Amino acid sequence: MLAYDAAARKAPQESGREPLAGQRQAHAILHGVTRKFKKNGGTEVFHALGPIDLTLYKGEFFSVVGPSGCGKSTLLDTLSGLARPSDGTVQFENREVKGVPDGVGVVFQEDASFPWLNVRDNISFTLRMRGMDGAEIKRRVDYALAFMGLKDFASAFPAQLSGGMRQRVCIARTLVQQPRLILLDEPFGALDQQTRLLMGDELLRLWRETNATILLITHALDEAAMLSDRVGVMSSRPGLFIDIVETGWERDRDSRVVSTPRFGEVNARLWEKLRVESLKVMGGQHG
Ligand SMILES: Nc1ncnc2c1ncn2[C@@H]1O[C@H](COP(=O)(O)OP(=O)(O)OP(=O)(O)O)[C@@H](O)[C@H]1O
Repeated sequence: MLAYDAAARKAPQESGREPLAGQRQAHAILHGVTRKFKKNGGTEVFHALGPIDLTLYKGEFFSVVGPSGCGKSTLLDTLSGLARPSDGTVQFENREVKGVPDGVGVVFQEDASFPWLNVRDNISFTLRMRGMDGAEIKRRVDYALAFMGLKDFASAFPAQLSGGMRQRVCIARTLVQQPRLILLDEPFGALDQQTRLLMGDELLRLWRETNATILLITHALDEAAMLSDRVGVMSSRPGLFIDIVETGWERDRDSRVVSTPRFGEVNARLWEKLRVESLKVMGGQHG
């Protein structure tokens, strides 16, 4: 039996009721969400994001692309509950988000492993902090180690691992929390192209196995086009969604979709929109 417990992933209000085939069920909803910052602590307001209206559907893989500085990370912080919106509301499983909710896991770009802990202790860290029963921690960590191909590295320290392996540790640390919504901010940004493609396949496997909803922020259009059910393209700041592209991939896909004509079409459409927005940002820098 898999250690990733299907029952634990269900939202309480959904227990015993599966959505009808083909019917999309809202999992997280952003309604009129903006983020505004005070500039240099003064009175001038810096409008970073929105207003954003977006529904993430249960079990989908949604990616966000957009020009540098358009507010992608700000969007993720707001959706995860790490930060509150300036206006609007965020809902997860029909409840307003007012802090990181149980059931939401975040993976960041930077290598967030603890250098002084070995791989097993890195992965179990959050569960131990929560005071979870030791046997349950062991069960979950053993599963995550096997799932992420880290079994032989349980006693290794992060400095002894490659960048890709360290990022697997960070994903495993999120996985053991059995999140129903996984938010990833440029998780493969620091990796070379081949490793990125293979990590993309790992992420697809994790997505299928866990049935989690995934929101991925990425700079790489090909990564978004290959992995996602839908890709949201954001405008230059303040970031808004200017296009949402449905890829039409089967659930059982992998990185080999990159050699299909459809992949080329999706990529071209994303670039058409993103090019215009990126030029605006570059123009702003030069003007
Ligand atoms: N806490 C903050 N205080 C002030 N400004 C902020 C804060 N957080 C983000 N910003 C600003 O909001 C804008 C959006 O930042 P954000 O990091 O969300 O963009 P991004 O799209 O993720 O950028 P990149 O693609 O370069 O990673 C930026 O101009 C940033 O400087």
